[in-house]
Amino acid sequence: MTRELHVAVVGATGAVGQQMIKTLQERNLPIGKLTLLSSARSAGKKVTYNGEEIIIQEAKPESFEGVDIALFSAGGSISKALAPEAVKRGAIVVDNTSAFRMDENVPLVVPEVNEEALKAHNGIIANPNCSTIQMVAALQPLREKYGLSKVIVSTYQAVSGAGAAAINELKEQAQAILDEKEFTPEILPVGGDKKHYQIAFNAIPQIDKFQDNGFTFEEMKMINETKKIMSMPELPVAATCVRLPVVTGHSESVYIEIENNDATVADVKKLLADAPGIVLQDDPENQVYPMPADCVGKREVFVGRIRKDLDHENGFHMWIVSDNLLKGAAWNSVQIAESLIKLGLVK
Ligand SMILES: NC(=O)C1=CN([C@@H]2O[C@H](COP(=O)(O)OP(=O)(O)OC[C@H]3O[C@@H](n4cnc5c(N)ncnc54)[C@H](OP(=O)(O)O)[C@@H]3O)[C@@H](O)[C@H]2O)C=CC1
Ligand SMILES: N[C@@H](CC(=O)OP(=O)(O)O)C(=O)O
Repeated sequence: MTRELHVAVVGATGAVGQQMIKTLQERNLPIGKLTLLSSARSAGKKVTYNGEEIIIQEAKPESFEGVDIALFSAGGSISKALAPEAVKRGAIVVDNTSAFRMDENVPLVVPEVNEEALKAHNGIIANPNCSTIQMVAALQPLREKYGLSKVIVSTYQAVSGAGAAAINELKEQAQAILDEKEFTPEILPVGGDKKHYQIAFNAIPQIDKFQDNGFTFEEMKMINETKKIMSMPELPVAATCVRLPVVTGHSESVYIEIENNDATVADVKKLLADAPGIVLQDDPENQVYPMPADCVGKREVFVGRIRKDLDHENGFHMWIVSDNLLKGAAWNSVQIAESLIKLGLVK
């Protein structure tokens, strides 16, 4: 029998942290004690978990004494400072930030794709970027059966990916525009070190800072993390990441080329319909396809609009949607914790 675990959530008051607490409550992890951590700003606030009141504490190195699993989502600098402190005290860290993702000693895990990689962990496990997780979860069954030779993705990302402040900004701007009032954009785009732009009734083709190669950091995360998770360093991947005025649910238009040229649209649909964690919603005749408003609060990755390319016989197009706070963050992290327990990796 598994003993009861001491789990900590760092960033417990944030958009992701709140979903982590909700997901932990919904799942059946053997949690004996839950410690909720934030900055000093939120210390003292109370959260009800399984009918019990838990007082949020300021995250400090000592907070991790006796913790078995620590789920981090308080930003990269907090992870860099506190994750090693948690590991030093015996905890396994599942980190939602980009701080350690490309470190070769840190497994970057989507359980449907590379659960086995957990066995090589050294205390820290990285949860991938939200847009990357939902894409690779859908591509893995295709890669396994048909081989994968190219990926081109354009994203349509929700503001909740940029945290609670961005959700407020969208709502306030939308109201101000409807009321014909002035407003000053302050949050989006993330990485907008020179300017911020209106997000309500708009689309912003920048998520995170521009890199020297013209891609943004979000785009480079999708490119590099996809190659690492799928163990395909040579796979050609290109990404364009765009922020939309949607509160929750990232959408993606994905073009892939597979190695096998016998696969039909019906084969691809059947494969995805049977794949773990994937829901096929693809019935153009009846206008059935995934949309972010329908995926909020759900853990699965939804796939539809599957078409064969008109020019390339190995090319397929598809539309992938998922709740960015769940499969893209909180649920994937909790799923990693469940895998760690299942594989006997929690001492
Ligand atoms: N897998 C992925 O793709 C995703 C990863 N993330 C990662 O998770 C992080 C949090 O995202 P999100 O929840 O959306 O952000 P929010 O802005 O909504 O929440 C930030 C959280 O971090 C806490 N925090 C801030 N400063 C500190 C500090 N000095 N010490 C301890 N806690 C602190 C905040 O606590 P307080 O209430 O006290 O301010 C709050 O709980 C992101 O920065 C990103 O790195 C986020 C989304 C998706
Ligand atoms: N960048 C994502 C969310 C996020 O925090 O991603 P990352 O953990 O890769 O920085 C978004 O804005 O939708």
